[in-house]
Amino acid sequence: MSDIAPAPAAPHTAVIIPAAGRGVRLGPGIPKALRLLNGVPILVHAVRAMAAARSVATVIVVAPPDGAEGVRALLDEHPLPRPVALHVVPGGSTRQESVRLGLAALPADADVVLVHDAARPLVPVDTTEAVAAAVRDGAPAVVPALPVTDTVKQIAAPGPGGTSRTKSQGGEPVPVTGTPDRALLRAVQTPQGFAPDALLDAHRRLAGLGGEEGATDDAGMVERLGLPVVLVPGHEEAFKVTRPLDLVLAEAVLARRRITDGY
Ligand SMILES: Nc1ccn([C@@H]2O[C@H](COP(=O)(O)OP(=O)(O)OP(=O)(O)O)[C@@H](O)[C@H]2O)c(=O)n1
Ligand SMILES: C[C@](O)(CO)[C@H](O)COP(=O)(O)O
Repeated sequence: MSDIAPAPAAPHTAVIIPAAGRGVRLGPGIPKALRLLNGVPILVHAVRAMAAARSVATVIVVAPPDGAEGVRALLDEHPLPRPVALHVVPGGSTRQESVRLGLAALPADADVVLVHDAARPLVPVDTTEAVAAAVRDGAPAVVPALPVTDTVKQIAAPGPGGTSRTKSQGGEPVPVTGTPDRALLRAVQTPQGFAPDALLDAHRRLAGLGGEEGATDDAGMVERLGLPVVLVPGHEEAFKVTRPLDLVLAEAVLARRRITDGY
């Protein structure tokens, strides 16, 4: 009998990039992931950011439901910094559904799965690698996060027919019900990282929950299974392109990178 231990499997990080949203808060136009930043679609920046991380071997892009072929053609036109297996699948009507559809294409040998918003095109590679490393070190769910810089007020839940609790832009004055201690709050970003079984289980068990019951991020779903979720430092440049001013900021970050990094 041989006493040579089998070689450990090579690390295989697979990334799901939900990119099927319309970008309503950005205003009218083509879907947000296809809007240009420095002449390149937001989605391409996001795929390149993920492919830059050394352990990433697979990237699964979740395209608008009727746009998978177009997205595939678009990605084929843009070189990546490293070779990765690139899959494009059609998405769904909510972010949660889109991630679930992306999970169906997850390779069986992935030991870490990251979920990264296409709408966060400028996340630095160090943030991605820190998230993947923390999962590999044993955490079932890892989230990059930053301290909150505004004071946050709590308001009453809107009644039936009220504005979505996550996407309200304000309007009528609303009564305040409390002021949580800011030191205990964190604003979370992506990529969020998971042990594959934890994320698959969460999406299997919580599929179909929407509205007030739906989670706005994947770690929130894993939390509901009672599994621990840990935070690692996020990065200012991992901000989400949500409103028009975010496009201005993203262009400025890219311009500064061109000056300091020469690309
Ligand atoms: N049905 C959906 C909705 C959202 N997303 C993706 O989830 C990420 C984060 O969502 P968000 O910034 O809210 O994007 P949108 O839903 O497009 O924005 P909005 O709410 O302004 O329409 C984005 O990359 C978006 O493409 C998705 O894949 N499928
Ligand atoms: C996942 C996320 O980006 C973490 O901050 C965020 O929750 C997405 O929320 P959105 O309402 O889809 O913008």
